[in-house]
Amino acid sequence: MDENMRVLPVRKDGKFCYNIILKADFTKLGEQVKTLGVEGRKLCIVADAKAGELYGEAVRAELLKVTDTVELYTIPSGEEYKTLDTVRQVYAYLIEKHYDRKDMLVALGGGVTGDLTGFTAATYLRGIGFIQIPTTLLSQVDSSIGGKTGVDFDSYKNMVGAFHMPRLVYMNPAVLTTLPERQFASGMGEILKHGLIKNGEYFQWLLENQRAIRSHEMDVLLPMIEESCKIKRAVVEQDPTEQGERALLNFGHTIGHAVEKLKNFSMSHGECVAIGTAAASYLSWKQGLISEKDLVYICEGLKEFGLPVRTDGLSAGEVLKATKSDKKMDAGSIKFVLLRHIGDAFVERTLTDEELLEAIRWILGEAIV
Ligand SMILES: NC(=O)c1ccc[n+]([C@@H]2O[C@H](COP(=O)([O-])OP(=O)(O)OC[C@H]3O[C@@H](n4cnc5c(N)ncnc54)[C@H](O)[C@@H]3O)[C@@H](O)[C@H]2O)c1
Ligand SMILES: O=C(O)C(=O)C[C@@H](O)[C@H](O)[C@H](O)COP(=O)(O)O
Ligand SMILES: [Zn+2]
Repeated sequence: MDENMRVLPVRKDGKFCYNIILKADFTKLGEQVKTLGVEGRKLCIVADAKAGELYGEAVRAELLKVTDTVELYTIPSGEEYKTLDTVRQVYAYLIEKHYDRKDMLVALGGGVTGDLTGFTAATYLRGIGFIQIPTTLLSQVDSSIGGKTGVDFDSYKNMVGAFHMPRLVYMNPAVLTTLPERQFASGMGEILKHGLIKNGEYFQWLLENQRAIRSHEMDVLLPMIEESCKIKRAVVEQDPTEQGERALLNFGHTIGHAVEKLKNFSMSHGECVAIGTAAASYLSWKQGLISEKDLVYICEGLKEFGLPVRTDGLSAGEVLKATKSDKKMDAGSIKFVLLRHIGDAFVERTLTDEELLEAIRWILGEAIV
C-alpha cells in the first residue's frame, strides 16, 4: 500500500460499492482501474475541454496500461453545455465506435463533466459503468461522490437525471494548481456547506485555516478534501437516493439554484450556493434557531473565501418563482434546509412565501419592511 494514497471505500446497502482514491498524482490510476476488470474493454474518456487539454494525455497513458482501446472525447466547458444535446452527441460517438455494455466511460473534469458523463453512462444501453476523475475542488469534495448524475433542462438545474454509482472515483489534488481562483472559491462553497450541516468544528477549522487554504498549502488542502469526502460519503451511504438525510446536502441550494438559473449561469455553482447559504442562514436566524452572531459568522466566513452573500439585478418575485420551480417541492410545500445550529441541519416544510421573500430580499440587499 502506498502511504501517500488514501482509500475511502463507499458502501451502498451495507455492501462495498466503490473506492474513492485520494492521491496527489495519477501514478496509481491504471492499477486502480485494473481492479475493475476492464482488460480488453473500451474506455472512453469524456473530458471537459480544459481538463482534457491539461490532463487528457496523462490519464490516457495510465489507462492504456490496462486496456488497448482508450479514446478521448472532448465536450465544451461550461454549465450551458450540461444539456441533453451534449449527451446526445456523446451517445452518437459511442454508437459510432461500437461501445457495448461492458465498456466504460471515464469522466475527466469538474462537476459538469461528471454529472453529464454519469448520466450518459446511466442511460446508454440501459446503463454502463463509469469512473470519476474529478479535476475541480468542487467535484473532488462533492459532485464525484454519491452517484447523483444529470443535466439541466431549459436552464432548470439537474431536471433530468438518474442515480448511477461510479465504479471508482480517483482524485488527484495536484490538478488543483491549474484551477482558476474563482473555481477554487466555488468549491469552498460546498466545503463550508459540509461543515455547516454536519460538523461545526470542521467549519471553525476551515475559518481558522483560511489563509493556508487560500494559499493552496497541500498539507492543509489534503486533510480538508479528505474530511469533506468523508462527510459526503457518510450522508450518501445512509441515504443513497435522497429519501431523507441526503436532502441536507441541498442546504443553500434551493435559492442558490434559482439564482444560478436567473443569472444565466454567469455565476459559478459554489457562488450561488454561498448566496443560498446566506439566505438559509438568515431564515434559520429568523426562525429563532441560530443567533445573529452565528449568522454574521457564517456570512463573514463565506466572504473570507471570496464568496458572495448578496446579489443584484434580480427581483424578489422572480427569485421566489424560480425557487418554487426547483425540485424541492413536495405535495405543494417547499422542502427547505435550515440550521438548528452550526454543524446541524434539518428539513423544514412549513416556510411561507412571505418568509422566503424576506430572506430573498435580504440577499438582494433590499430594505426589509
Ligand atoms: N452530482 C452532484 O452531487 C453535484 C454536487 C455538486 C455540484 N454538482 C454540479 O457540478 C457542477 C459544477 O461543477 P464545477 O464547479 O466543477 O464546474 P465545472 O465542471 O463547470 O468546472 C469549472 C471550470 O473549471 C475548468 N477546469 C476543470 N478542471 C480544471 C483544472 N484542473 N484546471 C483548470 N481548469 C479546470 C473547467 O473547464 C470549467 O471551466 C454544477 O453543474 C453542479 O450542479 C453536482
Ligand atoms: O449529492 C447531493 O445529494 C447534493 O445535493 C449535492 C449538491 O451539492 C449538488 O449540487 C446536487 O447536484 C444538487 O442536487 P439537486 O437534486 O438538488 O439538483
Ligand atoms: Zn451543489
